[in-house]
Amino acid sequence: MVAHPSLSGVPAPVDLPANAVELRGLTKIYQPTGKAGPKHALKGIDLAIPRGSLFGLLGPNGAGKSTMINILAGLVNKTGGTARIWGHEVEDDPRRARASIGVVPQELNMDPFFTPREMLELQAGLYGVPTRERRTDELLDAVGLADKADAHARSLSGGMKRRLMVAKAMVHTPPVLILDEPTAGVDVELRRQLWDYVRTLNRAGTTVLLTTHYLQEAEELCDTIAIINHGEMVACEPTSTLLRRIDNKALCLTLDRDLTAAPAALSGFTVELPTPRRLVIRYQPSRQRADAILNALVASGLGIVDVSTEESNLEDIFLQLTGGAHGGHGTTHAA
Ligand SMILES: Nc1ncnc2c1ncn2[C@@H]1O[C@H](COP(=O)(O)OP(=O)(O)OP(=O)(O)O)[C@@H](O)[C@H]1O
Repeated sequence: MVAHPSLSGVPAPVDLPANAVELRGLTKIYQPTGKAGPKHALKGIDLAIPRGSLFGLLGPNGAGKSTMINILAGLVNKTGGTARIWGHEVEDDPRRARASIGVVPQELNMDPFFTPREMLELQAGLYGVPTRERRTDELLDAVGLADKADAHARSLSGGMKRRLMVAKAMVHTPPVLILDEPTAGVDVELRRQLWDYVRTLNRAGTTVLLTTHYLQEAEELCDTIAIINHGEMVACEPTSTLLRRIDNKALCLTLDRDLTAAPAALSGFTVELPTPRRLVIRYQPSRQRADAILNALVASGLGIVDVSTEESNLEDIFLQLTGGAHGGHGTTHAA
């Protein structure tokens, strides 16, 4: 297990930053290319990611997530504002800023002829980790690749490669780990394994920032979620607060007969009739009660054979906050 020494039960030195990542007025304008004009990818982002957090960054395609991560990783120059990692500004103190993060990129880029052990050793060398301080075997063990330590990378499955990328990002024991869409294309079982490891790292003190299109996972995994759209912050709240913000549920009914139109008794509600015997009624639980809907239907003479409800999830909130500009991945729920 990878523990950040100052956060694993040992009293923290007083000078540890309260925020692992802090952005103030972060702006990025890409210069015009060809016929395309300048692109305002980040429009003054303010964001504070508390030390120890497991933080989710969500946004539709082109929202500016990769730009933000690439600025933190030192791969893209910002146009304005400040970006601090572990208290170190990325352009004023790039060496310390880069030493403070590990980045797992979207793309799986690895030499197929290297073994996992060689890859981690090489990466540790690039970060100047002295041989005696390297944790190659510990890291391989932590990501479940101890038995593949000396196999060629080309013989690893996609999920194994992804886990190797996480180990590679951790060779210098950074206090902040950034995962850019780490589960894209990874099957459900391997995704679970990866998330388990990310949770373990987080419990041991590593602050984790991840971007994902799998909104249910962000809901399940992250304590705080920020949503960006068109380079602007749309929301940044504890996951539970964000979930409470949407006051929307659906009552799904199976009826005892076919209908051709929504019943007049439900004129005050948004009603769908996906099949002649199935009614979906959307309502706001804070203002309306399910029994009022059911009673109105029964009073109109309709028989109800079965009832279920659908809760709102992050997808709904996301669609609401970004005005439906979602990129189209992930799940869709009806509520
Ligand atoms: N090198 C570049 N030159 C010009 N425009 C760019 C460049 N990189 C990104 N952009 C533009 O900046 C905007 C933000 O892109 P970015 O890749 O940060 O979004 P994203 O949220 O990561 O999207 P995705 O989920 O698709 O990865 C987009 O409109 C994109 O086309």
